[in-house]
Amino acid sequence: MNKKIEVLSDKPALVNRALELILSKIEPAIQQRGQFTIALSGGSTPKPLYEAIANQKLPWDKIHVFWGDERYVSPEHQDSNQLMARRAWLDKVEISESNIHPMPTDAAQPSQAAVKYEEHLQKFFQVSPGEFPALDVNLLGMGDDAHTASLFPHTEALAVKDRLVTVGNKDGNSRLTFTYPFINAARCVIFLVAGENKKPALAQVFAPQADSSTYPSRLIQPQGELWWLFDQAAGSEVAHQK
Ligand SMILES: O=C(O)[C@H](O)[C@@H](O)[C@H](O)[C@H](O)COP(=O)(O)O
Repeated sequence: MNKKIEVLSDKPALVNRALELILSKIEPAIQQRGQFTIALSGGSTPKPLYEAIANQKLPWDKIHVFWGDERYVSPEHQDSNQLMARRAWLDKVEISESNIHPMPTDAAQPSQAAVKYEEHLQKFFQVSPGEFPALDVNLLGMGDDAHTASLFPHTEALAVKDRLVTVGNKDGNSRLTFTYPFINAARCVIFLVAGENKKPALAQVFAPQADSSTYPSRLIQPQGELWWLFDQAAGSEVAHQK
């Protein structure tokens, strides 16, 4: 694992650095594999990043967008990660619907939707069950409880290691989420973390010893690149804990 930590002065600088990093991955991916694949995170931090990506002139026909987690609500619901990304980015660019791969939230049971998305991923990446395809970029945020994607502390999702997608749970509300082994298969994982309120969780995530079930972001140890991008408010102390 190649871990890099950068503390940017403020949130706009954090967004610009994340944009720069993502853009740097697009052309090489297309040259080597004919496409660029990215999984998005939800929450509030990445919204300005998605708005910035929408302003870029990119080969949209070669770019495929997935989600690393989703609230189990309709795509029109205000909490939908898909809705946020469409409004901030995807509705503003000439990208085909066939390049947009939202997590389905229309099955009677979230577990059925998890299987459906996993099968979609397996077909897209042409892998068999048990294989973990590599996304070019997996974007992640981190909650102030050290969750990432929808891998929340002390939940069953943390124990799922043989699937690509599983059911997360936040305060009794179902979510769909990539499993941590699938996230770790990515060529490049980028955490975007901003705000003073994330400091206590970050201290535990970067501590030499701490419980991963309590601080799930500790589980993210990809074979490829791991980037932690912070604003000053979140990351001022972490930089010394490398
Ligand atoms: O669906 C979600 O909410 C996200 O995927 C979640 O994991 C998010 O990244 C963190 O909760 C951080 O959220 P903020 O960026 O809003 O702090």
